[in-house]
Amino acid sequence: MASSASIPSSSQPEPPKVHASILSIKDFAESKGDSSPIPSTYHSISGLHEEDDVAEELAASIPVIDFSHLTSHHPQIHAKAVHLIGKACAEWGVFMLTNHGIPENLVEKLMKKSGEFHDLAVEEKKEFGDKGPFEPIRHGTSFCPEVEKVHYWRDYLKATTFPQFNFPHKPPGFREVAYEYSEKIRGLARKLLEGISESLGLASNSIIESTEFDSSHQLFVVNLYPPCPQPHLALGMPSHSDTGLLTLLTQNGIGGLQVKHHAKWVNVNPLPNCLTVLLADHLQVVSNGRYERVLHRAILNNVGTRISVVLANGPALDKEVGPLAELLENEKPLFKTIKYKDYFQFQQKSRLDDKSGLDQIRLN
Ligand SMILES: O=C(O)CCC(=O)C(=O)O
Ligand SMILES: [Fe+2]
Repeated sequence: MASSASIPSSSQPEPPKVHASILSIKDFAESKGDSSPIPSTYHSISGLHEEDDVAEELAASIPVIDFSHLTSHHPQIHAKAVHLIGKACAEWGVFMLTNHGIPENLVEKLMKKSGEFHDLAVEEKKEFGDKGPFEPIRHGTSFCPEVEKVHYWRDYLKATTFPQFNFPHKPPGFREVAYEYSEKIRGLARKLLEGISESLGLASNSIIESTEFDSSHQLFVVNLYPPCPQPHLALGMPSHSDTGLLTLLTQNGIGGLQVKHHAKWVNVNPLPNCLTVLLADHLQVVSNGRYERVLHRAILNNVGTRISVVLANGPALDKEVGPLAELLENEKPLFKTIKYKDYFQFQQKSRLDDKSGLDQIRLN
């Protein structure tokens, strides 16, 4: 059994250069117009420079998993899907999910309502102003402006949608659509975790039980990235990984997500009506490093508003999570065990970068 850990409170000393007046980058961008230079506080430290090689040729190699094969009662079809999901997790940490059963018109409604939410006047969203990681509904801009050295060109809505469903009551109809979508995504995530457990040679319920997935934490994030007059100077979100187990993402047809693969950035160009699945930190933890979280970021454009709806499915907040006991019968733990709540809080209050909480719980 791995030892239990706590994450020391973050010590990130440099004073942030907060552009305090910006409560919504969407409103700011609209007020300034298409051609005015962006504030220097949005100039990304890493920028999009030479180390940020984009491997165009790899975009078409991102694995595709047919969900209907994973749920097939035909043993050979199921076994092949399990093999492919294991390969996708081991080689990429990201895959596109087709035939997932979420109706196209539900996703269309979700995108429409997501846009309407961000279109509400700042005054109308004030009640949701981000007051910390455990507030059930949070609206804000950038990632965590209080601790950042640079800010990010995005506005967000974050809501905890499981085990309790929390969501804004405006615009009308958004909450209902979000409820239906979040339930469906949880069902998909559960099935995917079963397949992933099997791909590790374990019982299908192994990850679900060890993370108490049936009372797990689900974070529903609606990102909006307005067109940016200088898209190469800023980022929508910098390189990071997500805290949970599996993140399922959909977008409004405008690209911007990139994943890091063998030190190169690869554009994610989703197939029609597919979901993008990203492996998050806790999948690396439970699999004891067999499957690694994927670093990803959101880049910007100067043409159209991008919306992404991102559902991060984690373990239960109160669950102490470490490498799966079955795996430790034959190998040493690579990570300490930590309560998911502590890990989540650490990430949400930190600067977003490649290091993440994993480095805090890694065992040598
Ligand atoms: O907008 C995207 O494509 C990425 C968003 C993301 O990584 C996140 O919300 O954690
Ligand atoms: Fe992310």
